[in-house]
Amino acid sequence: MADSVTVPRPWLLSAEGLTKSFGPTHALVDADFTIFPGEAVAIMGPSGSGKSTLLHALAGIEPADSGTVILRRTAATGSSDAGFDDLATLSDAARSALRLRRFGFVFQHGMLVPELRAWENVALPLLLAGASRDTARHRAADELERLGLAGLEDRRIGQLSGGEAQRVAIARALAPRPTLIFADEPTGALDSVTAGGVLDALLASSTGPARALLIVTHDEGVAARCDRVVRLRDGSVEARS
Ligand SMILES: Nc1ncnc2c1ncn2[C@@H]1O[C@H](COP(=O)(O)OP(=O)(O)OP(=O)(O)O)[C@@H](O)[C@H]1O
Repeated sequence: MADSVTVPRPWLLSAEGLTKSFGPTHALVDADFTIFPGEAVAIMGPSGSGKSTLLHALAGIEPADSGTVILRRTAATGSSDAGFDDLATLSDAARSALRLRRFGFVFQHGMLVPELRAWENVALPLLLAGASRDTARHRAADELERLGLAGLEDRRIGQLSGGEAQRVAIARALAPRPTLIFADEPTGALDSVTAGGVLDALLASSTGPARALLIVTHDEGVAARCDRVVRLRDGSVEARS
């Protein structure tokens, strides 16, 4: 009988040996991280343990001092060639372009533009990526409808509840059809009932065969809804579960 062969599961993003210091503070110390398509992974750890620094390094917002972050190209993102992008070796401009195309971001306080309407906030990354105003408007309306916000497209952000505004932020992150969503305390500013609904929407829309979600959270309840938890302590990965 032939030996069975285990085929390794292809990861979406893999980082090794990430180290980052701010003066005397070692924010990341030899941290490894891998995320697979379809996964939601929670990053947990005490305040100051390096969670946001890890998110910023993985997303290329503020690169690590050393270590590698490799992102697999996927057909779903329109890449014509299979292969990998090494974030550390890209120029700032190439890294920004990759972020716009492949990553979506949801932060605790939404970071929406208050003067703009809901649909305009969602359309922004599409316009930045070169979409026409009509295309961006239609895509934005579709995303807002998917997130249960049909009819609120023309409201300005100040005319929305906290939960609705956070759904707009999720719609904005998803509109460019990214492969990886980074969320930093996405429900941290919401009451528990609203937070539950927003988390449901985030989990349902951010994972799929070619898409994954990374959530930085202090909330064990949020982490329990994810597929895996990565715990940081003093900048190092402590344990995976
Ligand atoms: N830009 C910066 N300049 C100086 N020190 C920084 C900077 N960013 C982070 N740090 C330090 O690096 C360490 C890790 O910070 P980080 O924000 O990653 O932690 P965290 O786990 O996300 O914390 P919290 O849960 O409080 O948000 C902390 O000691 C922090 O003070």
